[in-house]
Amino acid sequence: MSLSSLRLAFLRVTTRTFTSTSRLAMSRPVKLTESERVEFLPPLHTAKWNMVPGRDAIKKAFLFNDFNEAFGFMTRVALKADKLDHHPEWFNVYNKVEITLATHDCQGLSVRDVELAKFCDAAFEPFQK
Ligand SMILES: C[C@H](O)[C@H](O)[C@H]1CNC2=NC(N)=NC(=O)C2=N1
Repeated sequence: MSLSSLRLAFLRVTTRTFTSTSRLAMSRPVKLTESERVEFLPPLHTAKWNMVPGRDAIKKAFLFNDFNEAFGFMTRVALKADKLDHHPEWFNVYNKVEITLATHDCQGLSVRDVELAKFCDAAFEPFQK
């Protein structure tokens, strides 16, 4: 298991264990290392998460049948974001949701963005025909 996968696994355990009890237990996020970028970003790019020009951030557009579906998806992502204490920048018009992910605490991409991006894709799965 690589160091970066370990960090991602550690993040999962710490968020699950401590989110509801103590924010102090959450380590301060750091920017992805070069090797983590090589490991984590290509699969996200394949899944249509693109780099935001001029920013260390990723962005993806999600399209739904109607507002009800879009808001259902947003609700799931919002609850996850609250648990992770990691929040998306997003924009919704009717059936379209645009999500930008970056970590403000380190002004760039961290493992939390990778985690939330994967969650968004999993939450979107049931809406895909
Ligand atoms: C105080 C609070 O834990 C921080 O401000 C959290 C909240 N949500 C966040 N969300 C994102 N996207 N980046 C952060 O750095 C961040 N920090």
